Amino acid sequence: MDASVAVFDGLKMTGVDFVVSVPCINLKEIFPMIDDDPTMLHIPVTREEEGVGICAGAYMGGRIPAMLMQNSGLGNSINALASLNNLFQIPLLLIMSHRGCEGETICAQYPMGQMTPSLLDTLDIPYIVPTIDTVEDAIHYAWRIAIEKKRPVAVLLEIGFWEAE
Ligand SMILES: O=C(O)C(=O)CS(=O)(=O)O
Repeated sequence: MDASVAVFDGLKMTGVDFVVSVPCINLKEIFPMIDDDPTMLHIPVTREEEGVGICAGAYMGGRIPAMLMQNSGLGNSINALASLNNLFQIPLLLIMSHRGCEGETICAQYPMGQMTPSLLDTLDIPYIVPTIDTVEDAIHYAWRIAIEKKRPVAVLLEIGFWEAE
């Protein structure tokens, strides 16, 4: 199974019909799949906090939103996640490419990569680290938890996730 297809299948299985994205090299093959799917509206954005706001509005409008992003953008979106989603109890599915973890070759990715799990803990955002075999169920489960807890939940796709295919 191709890792990008597995992530896309997880979004489909979950009923995601609204995707906001900020590019990451590891997510790049998923974007055309979303663009080609008539049931999904894809809105590329330039900053993650912008995506957080757009997804919140989409959720309130009855959509099932996901934001595809790199973990470096978690830093950009902390205020929006805390002051919008956490404060007003708005669920959000974060599909997060985790750079700067084991296998990283770009040194600029290390600082955010190392602190990503603790930043998510500080934000009280639960996260799941799936393998290619578990990612479809993980995405589905993450959205269920997001709805139950009324908050963002992240699916962290580590570098090894993409190398396993
Ligand atoms: O291409 C990406 O997803 C980047 O973040 C740039 S680099 O860190 O991979 O050079």
